[in-house]
Amino acid sequence: MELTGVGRRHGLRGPWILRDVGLRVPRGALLRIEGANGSGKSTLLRLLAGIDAPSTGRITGRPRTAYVPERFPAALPLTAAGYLTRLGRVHGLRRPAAARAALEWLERFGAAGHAHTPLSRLSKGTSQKVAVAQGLVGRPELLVLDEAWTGLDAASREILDRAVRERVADGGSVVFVDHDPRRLAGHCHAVHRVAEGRLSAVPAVPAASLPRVRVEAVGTAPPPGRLPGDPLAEDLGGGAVRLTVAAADSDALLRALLTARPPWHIRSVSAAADAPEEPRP
Ligand SMILES: Nc1ncnc2c1ncn2[C@@H]1O[C@H](COP(=O)(O)OP(=O)(O)OP(=O)(O)O)[C@@H](O)[C@H]1O
Repeated sequence: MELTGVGRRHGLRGPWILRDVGLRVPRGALLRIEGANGSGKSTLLRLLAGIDAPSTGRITGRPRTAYVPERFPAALPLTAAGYLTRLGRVHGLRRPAAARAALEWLERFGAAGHAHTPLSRLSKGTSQKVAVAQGLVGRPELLVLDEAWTGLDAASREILDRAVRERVADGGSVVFVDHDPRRLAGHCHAVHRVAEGRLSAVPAVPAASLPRVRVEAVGTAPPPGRLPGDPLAEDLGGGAVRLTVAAADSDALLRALLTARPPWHIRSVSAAADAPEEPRP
């Protein structure tokens, strides 16, 4: 998906909240949006989610999108499971698959006991779990999370971190705002900052100082095409290679190896303590 020259203001004469925003959201990218209170982060996320339209400029290549808003409107006359099943249906799942996915997500967040509770009677914390689950249940191609971790307990915050990384490893894109600067640090492919109505890329941390992962794998064919994260490859002989990649790309790399035909056998995965032997391009 790509935003080109996007601006947004409320009404015909309102002040511009965002101007001339250009942003590409590639497949399999995890993007963080940061900025001061009231700078326009939620405004940008609503445009990305397709909830609001740009006042000017254009958005092209919209994938199937799910959105977890800052505030969850829990006023629908549905149970938690009923609501999630509906959302799964919206994303193209057949009814039994949607019902199964709904229960799986409630279980994952430890809220299966509330499957049959009406949304209006859920506690704040459980409501937030349902709000997050509705974003995940349909395995969207683009997931937009506006402070989705706020209101979750520590265990659920970790479950959401893992779910985001799984979505990205699976080829989905995730764009998020969160007040915790450590949220998914080391996993983001890019960080953008909203300030004075403009969006700009935050200079990346030098690749060499990012945590890196070393994967040793054995296979019968050369590793498939261009591997995620463009790893540094060393031939270990006997069909084995050692691949060193940024930690942010390691899930996607493992997935590519495991789903190759024939699949690669993963011998070991470890943290690479030293800097890479070669500078990355
Ligand atoms: N419906 C609206 N009508 C008029 N102005 C609005 C509307 N929604 C948001 N704004 C204004 O747009 C600006 C940006 O708001 P936005 O919610 O996008 O900021 P934010 O960076 O997400 O803030 P926060 O970190 O506090 O959530 C603010 O000045 C806000 O008052």
